[in-house]
Amino acid sequence: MAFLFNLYPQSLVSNSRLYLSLSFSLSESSMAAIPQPSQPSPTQISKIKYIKKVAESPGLTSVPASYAFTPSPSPSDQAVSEDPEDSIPVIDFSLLTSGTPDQRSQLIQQLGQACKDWGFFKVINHGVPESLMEAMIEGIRGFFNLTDEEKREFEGKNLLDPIRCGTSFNTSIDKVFYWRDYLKVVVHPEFHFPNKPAGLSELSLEYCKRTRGVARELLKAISESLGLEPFYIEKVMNLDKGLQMFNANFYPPCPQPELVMGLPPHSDHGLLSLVTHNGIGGFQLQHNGMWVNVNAIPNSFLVNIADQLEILSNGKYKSILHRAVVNKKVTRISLVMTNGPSLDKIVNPAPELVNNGINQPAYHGITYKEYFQWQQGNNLDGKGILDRIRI
Ligand SMILES: O=C(O)CCC(=O)C(=O)O
Ligand SMILES: [Fe+2]
Repeated sequence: MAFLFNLYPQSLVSNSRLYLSLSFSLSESSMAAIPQPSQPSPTQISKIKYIKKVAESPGLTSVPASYAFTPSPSPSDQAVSEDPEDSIPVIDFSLLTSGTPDQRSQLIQQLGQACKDWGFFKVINHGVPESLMEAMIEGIRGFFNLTDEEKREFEGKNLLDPIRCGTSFNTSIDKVFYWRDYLKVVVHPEFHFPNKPAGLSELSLEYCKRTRGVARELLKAISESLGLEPFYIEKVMNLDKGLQMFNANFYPPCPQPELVMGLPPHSDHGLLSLVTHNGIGGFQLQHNGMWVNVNAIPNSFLVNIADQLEILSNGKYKSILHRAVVNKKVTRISLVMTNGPSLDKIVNPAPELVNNGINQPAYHGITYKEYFQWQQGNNLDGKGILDRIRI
């Protein structure tokens, strides 16, 4: 695996060649249209301050120009639903694992409906101890509280480096910076983690294992909800070698939150993302053309369908757009666990959902590795990357 991670950027070249030689029916013109990833150079990274540092500047009363979206993010982006979030589907995970067969099949139906209607649901009774979730949030707060010099040790240089810490999204190409710092770590198939602050890596190992278990169980149920056998996704996506990534976001208070973005609208690159946060609102998802504020029920996971599941389900389940907004008063921390196929997997629409004489494949096949590099190496821009492989 270390070998794999050291291959970039040569891997991009060889991978593209593999891509063409296997000719997953992507035309050259659509290939050419896909922007290639940009790697931040070490000098570019070190010129840009962590947002935590910017936010802590004494007497900061306005947003520095490099963070201000002018005019503020587009008006259509502003429509926030008045609807309470009560209508967001809630999935009782314990019924999947220890309910009666009737309860389980009812829940699978509910889950299928949630995936179709929202692409998003809250999961309760998931079995990950609340104390572990809270300790992870506090541990991550500790990580972002390390000195800049300590954090810079974990900056990473390439998109496939197992540990990457930084600010905004991709500072080599972001025209305006996002009001967030991040830590992104590959935790499966090999576990990596920063060795500071002391004890966090051990805690994280446990957290990653537990959340992976929840994700796999949900993916089993999602397979069934698509009319596939329970282990379909697990097998086809080679989840034993699946790429699980731990992403932590740190959004400090901002004097003019209406002028900045924490994270712009985007969908996630994997199959399924599990999100939790420190109880501070700021996560918004798109539903029926409006932004819906999502404040977690304590001790629950917010789960969203991500791009590889949209491809695999041939668009039956869509990845959802979501974004993060910031506030004036308190730091918001979120933990996002992305669960994806193995990096070498070519993800295609499931033939079982295509070859029924009615549907045509709606997406070109693509390796997850290539998809991941495109998504992480370009502007985070809605569903731009997925749109490129739509047929
Ligand atoms: O901060 C959040 O709640 C969302 C973060 C997110 O969408 C991501 O890291 O992909
Ligand atoms: Fe996301």
